[in-house]
Amino acid sequence: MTARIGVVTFPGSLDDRDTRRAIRVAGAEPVALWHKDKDLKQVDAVVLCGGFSYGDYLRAGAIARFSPVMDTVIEQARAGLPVLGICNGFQILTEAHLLPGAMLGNDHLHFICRDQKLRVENADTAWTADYTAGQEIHIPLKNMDGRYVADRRTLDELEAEGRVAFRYLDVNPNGSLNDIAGITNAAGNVVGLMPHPEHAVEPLIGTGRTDGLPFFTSILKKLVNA
Ligand SMILES: NC(=O)CC[C@H](N)C(=O)O
Repeated sequence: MTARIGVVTFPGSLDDRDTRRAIRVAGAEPVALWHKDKDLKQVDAVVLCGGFSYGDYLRAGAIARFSPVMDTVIEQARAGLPVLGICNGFQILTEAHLLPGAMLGNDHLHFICRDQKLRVENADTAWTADYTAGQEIHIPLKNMDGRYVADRRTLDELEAEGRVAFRYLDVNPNGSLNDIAGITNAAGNVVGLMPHPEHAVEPLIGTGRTDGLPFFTSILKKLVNA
């Protein structure tokens, strides 16, 4: 039996199809979840994908965080359910307080779309075990509100506990503090990042690289071996 990984679609989600495909390419079974679902259909993990949920009104992720599906996601994530938030999904995870800090507008005030170099800082989470710490990868980045901020104490805590999972390399594309591209919770089951691994899982499309695939193979191995 393979792992079943849910992908939540909110009104305004963009990357739900690509995320479901990435899950399938890795060998797991994607399960479509709707923002009004309270029941997670017994999935083994959940991905909150990229896009403009609720049009990014108020603040990116601020309305999605109150969707019916998020009540269950928050409750189960706190109990250990693996949850990955990509871009808008990362924004939703900070708004839901499953991850600390907040996402603000890019410091240059423009939408950015580029292939971004990152360093994997933490390969001990549910979603990063197939990388090695220190590995450099390229995956696409595309957002308006990608500037990660947190108060000094939170930043010091994240750094001290090795909870910065990914850091921007070469350029900091949005003014994120400490060049932070992604973080994990203390337990390592909840991970969020701004760049998009689901767009880099097949050599024939996108960057031509498959640097994003280990997210999905990491979680599959963890669930199948559990
Ligand atoms: N690619 C995305 O998920 C976009 C995220 C978000 N709505 C932003 O522009 O910041």
